[in-house]
Amino acid sequence: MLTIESLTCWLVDIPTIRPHKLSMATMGCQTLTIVRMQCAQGVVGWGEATTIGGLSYGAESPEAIRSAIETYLSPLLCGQTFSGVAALADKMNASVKGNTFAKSALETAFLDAQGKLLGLPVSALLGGAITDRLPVLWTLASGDTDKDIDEGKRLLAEGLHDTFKLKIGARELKTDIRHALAIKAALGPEVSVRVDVNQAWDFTTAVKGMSQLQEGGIDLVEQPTPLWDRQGLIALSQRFEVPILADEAVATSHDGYALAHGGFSGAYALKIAKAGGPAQALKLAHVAQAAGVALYGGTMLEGSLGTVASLHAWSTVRMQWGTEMFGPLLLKDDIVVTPLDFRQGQVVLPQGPGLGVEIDLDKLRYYARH
Ligand SMILES: O=C(O)C[C@H]1C=CC(=O)O1
Ligand SMILES: [Mn+2]
Repeated sequence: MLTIESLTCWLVDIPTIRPHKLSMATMGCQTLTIVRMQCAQGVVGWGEATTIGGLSYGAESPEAIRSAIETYLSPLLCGQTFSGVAALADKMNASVKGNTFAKSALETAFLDAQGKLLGLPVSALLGGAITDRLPVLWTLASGDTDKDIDEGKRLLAEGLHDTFKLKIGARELKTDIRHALAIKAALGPEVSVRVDVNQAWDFTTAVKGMSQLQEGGIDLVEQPTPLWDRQGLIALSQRFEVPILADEAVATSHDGYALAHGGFSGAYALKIAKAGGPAQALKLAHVAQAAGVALYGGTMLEGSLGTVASLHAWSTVRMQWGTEMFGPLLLKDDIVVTPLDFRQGQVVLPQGPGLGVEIDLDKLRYYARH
C-alpha cells in the first residue's frame, strides 16, 4: 500500500548533441516533464513524460502534461492510497480521459516509489526481467546523407551501435529513397538499416516507396502512412515482404487488438507515453504476443528516467526487433547521478530498488524552467 502525499512537477530543457530531424520537426533541445511523488510511507518516486517537438508529434505538449498533472491529477491522487498500478490506473482513468503522457509519468513515479518501499526493481513489479541488458539502435537524423554515413561509420567503429534507423518523409520521395539507400550501401550488408516515415506518405506514395526500400535492402519500414489509416497499414503489411513497424497507429492495447484483428502482420513499437505508463504498455505487448505480432521497444527520446522506466518494462518481454532506447545519448546532459551503461549495441538494466537511478538535484534545478 502506498499513500501519495504530494506531487511536484518541473519542465526541464536539455540541448541535443546535434539537430535531430524528423518529418514533422527538427529538435535542438528536448523538454522533459519531471514528476516527484512524495509518499506517506517515507519513499519518493520519480517519473518523466517526454514528447517530441512541442505539439508537432503528439496531442500533449510538455506544458499541457504539467498542467494536467498539477490541475487535475494531483488533486485526484493526493491523500489516496493504492495497492498497485492497477488501482492507480483505475482511479486516473475514471476521471481523466486520454493524457497518457501525464499518466505515464505518474505510473512511473508510483512504480519507483513502490519498488523502493519493497526493495525490488521496477521490472520485478512488472512480471520480472528475462534479460539484464537490451539491444539499442541509433537514429541517424542529421538531415545530411554524408554526415549520417560518417556518424554511422564512427558508431560502428567505436562498437557503440550496430543497427540504425533513418528518419525520412520530410523531403520528396526520390530524395528520401536516394538518402536511405546511399546510407544502406555505405554501411554494408551486415548492418541492419530501418526507416521511420512518421506518417508522411499517403498510400500510393507508400507503395512506391516501400518497393524501392525493399529492393535496396532496408530491413523495416516504420509508420509509412497516417495513424488514422488502419486499413492502409494492414494492406501494406500484406503486400510487401519488408515488415512494417506500427508506431503512431498503435498506442494502446485496443489499437493493437484492432490492427491484429484486421490482418496486420509485422511489429508494434511499444512506448510508455503512448499507453499511459510501463504497466499499460505491457498490455499492448501481451495483445501482440497473443496475435503473433513482433515487439520493439520505442522511445519518445526521453532522458535517463523515462528510458529506464521503459527498459524495466521491455525487460519482461522478448523484443524481436530490439529497442531504440538511446534518448540519453542524444542529450548533452541529464539529471541523473550515474549515466546508463551503453556498450556494444546494448544498454544495461539498472538493478537497484525502484527504477535504480538517482536524481541529481543540482542538475534538475539548473535545467528546470523558472
Ligand atoms: O519513433 C519515433 O517516431 C520517435 C523517435 C524515436 C527515435 C527517434 O529518433 O525519434
Ligand atoms: Mn516512430
